[in-house]
Amino acid sequence: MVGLGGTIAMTANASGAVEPRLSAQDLIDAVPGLLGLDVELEARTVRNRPGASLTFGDLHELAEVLAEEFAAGATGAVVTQGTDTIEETSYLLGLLHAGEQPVVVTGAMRNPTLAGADGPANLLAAVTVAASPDARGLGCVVVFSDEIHAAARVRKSHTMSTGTFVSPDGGPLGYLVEGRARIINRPARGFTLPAGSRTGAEARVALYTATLGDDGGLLPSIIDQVDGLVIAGFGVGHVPESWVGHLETAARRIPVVLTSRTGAGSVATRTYGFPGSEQDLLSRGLIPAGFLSPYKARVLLRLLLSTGLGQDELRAAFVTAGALGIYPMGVC
Ligand SMILES: NC(=O)C[C@H](N)C(=O)O
Repeated sequence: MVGLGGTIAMTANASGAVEPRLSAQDLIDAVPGLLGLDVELEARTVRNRPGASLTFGDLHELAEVLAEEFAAGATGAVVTQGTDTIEETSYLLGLLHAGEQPVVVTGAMRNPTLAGADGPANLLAAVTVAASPDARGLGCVVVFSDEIHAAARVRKSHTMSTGTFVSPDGGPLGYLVEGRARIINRPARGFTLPAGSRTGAEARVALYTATLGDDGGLLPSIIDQVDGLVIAGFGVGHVPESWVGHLETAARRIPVVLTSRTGAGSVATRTYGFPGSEQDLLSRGLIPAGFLSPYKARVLLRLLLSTGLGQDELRAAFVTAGALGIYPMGVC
């Protein structure tokens, strides 16, 4: 069980400011129910930060820690962290872990000093799932409010609700029922980084969202500074007509990935043909992200660029990843 910080580990300091202060062992000690599980738990505090301040470097280091633990015989892992970035970090951890052992990410919306703090129940549920034989082969999952979500689908949907994590495309994989993990939906394993891939190079990837009346004037300066670009378009992947030339020019030099800002559904339908429509943009070289959210598409693009993959491999990776493991490849 690895702690990275977040609200689940936050208490007030001497001046009253709430910040991450508890170690991974403190979190375990606060859940007597863990003693009742037939699980040998080892605690490691790798970072103690708010979710917003985690970096790709932190997550790559964590992935190495997990790989070492799995090589040493761990049968599952739990990561506790800030909920703000769980939809991105869990996805990255899943892309980096092709093994059978479940990696379970959890956190809390109410810190341990508040009435009805949800951290202890989430931690107990996360350990239960990580130790469950039924969770083997699921890759990385997010366990929150007794729901089990695939990292590729899960989104943070509410600023405060303890039920903030949802899977709008495909629903949860399962639930905690009377202390046991019940998997009701077992998708095909999504994209994972091929074994032996090197992820050394730094890549800068921007995410730019379409908004009403934006003439695209900022795009050229952004495009100049990045190795890859993710566009969160309107609806099924539309942008204003004035953006089309900028995006076409960009797609000749760098990968430009098309996603939707709506929060659910796929971009790669072939319904519309007007300038700036999804069909128009794809014909000009943009790469469809299928059902991947803009945030997850950015994580994937950054990772693929850091491995030095070519355009064709990169497109193929988005086809597999964008299907979320549940839709036949090529449909989305
Ligand atoms: N609920 C949370 O964990 C939010 C928190 N501020 C974070 O570290 O992301």
